[in-house]
Amino acid sequence: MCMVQLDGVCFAYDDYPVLNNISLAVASGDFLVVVGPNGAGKSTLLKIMAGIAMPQGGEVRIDGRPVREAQRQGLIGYVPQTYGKNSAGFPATVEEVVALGLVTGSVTRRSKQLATHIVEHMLELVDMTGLRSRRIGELSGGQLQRVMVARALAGNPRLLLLDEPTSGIDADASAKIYELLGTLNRNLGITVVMVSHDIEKATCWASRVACINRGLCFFGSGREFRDSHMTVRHFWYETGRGKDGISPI
Ligand SMILES: Nc1ncnc2c1ncn2[C@@H]1O[C@H](COP(=O)(O)OP(=O)(O)OP(=O)(O)O)[C@@H](O)[C@H]1O
Repeated sequence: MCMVQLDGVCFAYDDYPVLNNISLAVASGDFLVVVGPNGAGKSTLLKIMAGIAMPQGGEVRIDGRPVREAQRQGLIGYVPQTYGKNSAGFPATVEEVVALGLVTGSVTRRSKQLATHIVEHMLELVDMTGLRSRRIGELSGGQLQRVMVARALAGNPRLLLLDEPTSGIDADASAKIYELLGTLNRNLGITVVMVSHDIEKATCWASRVACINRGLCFFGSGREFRDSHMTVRHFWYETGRGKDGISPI
């Protein structure tokens, strides 16, 4: 079963082309890591999968449906790159922020008691129960990321999209995020798509890896990526040809 299907996706900000003819399929239960140089279009690709940015060309289907329909049905959980930074001064507690995830998810009309139960469960899942009453501006980067994952999960999504969830946090906190995502993927069957610059660590958790540089440069298993890693890195960073969006394969 295909969870994410992109066919010939093209995207431009006004007249500035960013993504060119991207086609890929992510199976249900996959853990896809999206890597690529700065400005390659990774965040834009994630926004397209989330239904936040609409491509000018091509088609996006999530679990067999048009992306906007999947979004309305609460199938997609999205943790944006800048959310943590923007919310640093936000006067809300951990549990209030997690509960926000219920509004956009599929549990909107259920009882308050059930909502409380779901928030409890999400806090347990991300190991944040002890900090439930703390204001989110007073959390560490790693704790905040776990709260954002819990918020995205509160709507019971089948697809979890994360934009650099380990960016700016230390190695121990990053390891906790990876373990959490691994558990969600393996034990709960949630399909994970994660943008990351942490190529070495992130691709160890990946069942699939996509390299984006305006076009799709590589798509394969984590093992295939690690085997070809030096080739891809050479292409991007040593020849600089990747900047032009020319595919190495
Ligand atoms: N809202 C926007 N309006 C105009 N251009 C944008 C906008 N957002 C991104 N861009 C441009 O589109 C290109 C791709 O940006 P995007 O954020 O998708 O890349 P990225 O691979 O995620 O980069 P990074 O790894 O640095 O986060 C960049 O050149 C960026 O400057």
